[in-house]
Amino acid sequence: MTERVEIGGVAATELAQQFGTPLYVYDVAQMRQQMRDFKSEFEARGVDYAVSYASKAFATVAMYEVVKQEGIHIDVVSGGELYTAKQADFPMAHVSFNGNNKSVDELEMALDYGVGTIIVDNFYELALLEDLLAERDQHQDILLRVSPGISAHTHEYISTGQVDSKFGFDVDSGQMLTAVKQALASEHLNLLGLHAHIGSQIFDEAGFRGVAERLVELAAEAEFVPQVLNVGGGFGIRYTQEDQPLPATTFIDDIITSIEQATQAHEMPMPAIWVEPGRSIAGPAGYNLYTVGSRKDLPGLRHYVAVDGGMGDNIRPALYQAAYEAQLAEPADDRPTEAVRIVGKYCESGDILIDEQNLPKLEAGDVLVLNATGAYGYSMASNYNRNPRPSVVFVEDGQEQEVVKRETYQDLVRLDQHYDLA
Ligand SMILES: Cc1ncc(COP(=O)(O)O)c(C=O)c1O
Ligand SMILES: N[C@@H](CCCC[NH3+])C(=O)O
Repeated sequence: MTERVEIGGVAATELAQQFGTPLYVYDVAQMRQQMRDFKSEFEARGVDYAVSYASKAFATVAMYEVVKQEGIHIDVVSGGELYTAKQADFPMAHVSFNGNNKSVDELEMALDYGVGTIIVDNFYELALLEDLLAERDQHQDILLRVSPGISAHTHEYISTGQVDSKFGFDVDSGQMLTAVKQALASEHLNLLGLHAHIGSQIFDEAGFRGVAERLVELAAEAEFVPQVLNVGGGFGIRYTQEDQPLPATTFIDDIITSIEQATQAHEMPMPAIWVEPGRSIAGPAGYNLYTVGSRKDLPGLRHYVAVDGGMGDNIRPALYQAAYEAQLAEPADDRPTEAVRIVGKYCESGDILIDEQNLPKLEAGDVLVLNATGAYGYSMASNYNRNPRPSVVFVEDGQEQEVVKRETYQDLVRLDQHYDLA
């Protein structure tokens, strides 16, 4: 017997009725729990730390408010994320700012807001930041992002730590050493330490151990005693039954042990360890709700079932061949099971949400729930085909609240202007 799907104590069908579909729903307690688990792992090991939620995974005012309540830090990668965090009155001292091409305006904004740490990616930014700080006679804590030469086993597009990457200072060519010297010599930059991020949706402990050890070695090579080593995020989550990730806290344990051992070997004091998890906090707690519409049956070949959303609200299958699993919101054990392809309503053949899954025979009007959609779904949504973006609902303790309203057709044309020059 399958059960009706409840999220945070509220039935998925009720949410679909109340707010319409497609709909993004988050189980807030689940996100809180993951944030607390990260913190307790560090606290149990008695090391200095910062857990900095990589908010690119899912950033809205309400999300920043929840993160603020849990007392963890955030990482932002744009003026837009920074502005949103400000609207949530997020403590700016607990914000770090990543990015490989921060604009002058974005850096000025970070300095105006008093962002705690800027994670400097390249020489252009190093010089620009130095100039801006000199003009203002201001000081700024920074980390230097290095490209550690570690390849993570994940999709090429979400792998970032390999040598041939656009992110961070290269090591082999001496760029990192030069950057460390330059930062240490600066009057306005306070170099706290090094940062690296090897990629996303990683299951393999070796990658995290590798990056942790490598950062200690690199600091030793640069003859620099870091106060902070930031090993990035990337902890893999379970999207389908085939995914068997270790709990993210196991990775944390490994990272701490690796840094302890490596610093001892180099006779270096233990630094604070910073991590930047995004997906592991927002991903498992998110659900996309859709209503089933049309179908196309190709005898002997395939059954296509279309829902009222698709690549506009979840681009990940089209972009990374990401796999998801769905469940029917209400039990339908009396129906026969069939293997179906779940597709969206967008004008693209690649608009596939699930390549193939066995589900009770779907009927128009059914509410279908896609699991583990909380990371990089809403945050990568688009208005392709001029479809309005769905609303976002938070559910906690049996209560629901819409925290982002559904876009309307009026919203779609809000910034459009009539062409007057003709
Ligand atoms: C610098 C940096 N930090 C943290 C993250 C978060 O990664 P994830 O969401 O996989 O934890 C990313 C994204 O891959 C990133 O580029
Ligand atoms: N957007 C990617 C991961 C983030 C990469 C950011 N460095 C995904 O959906 O998996």
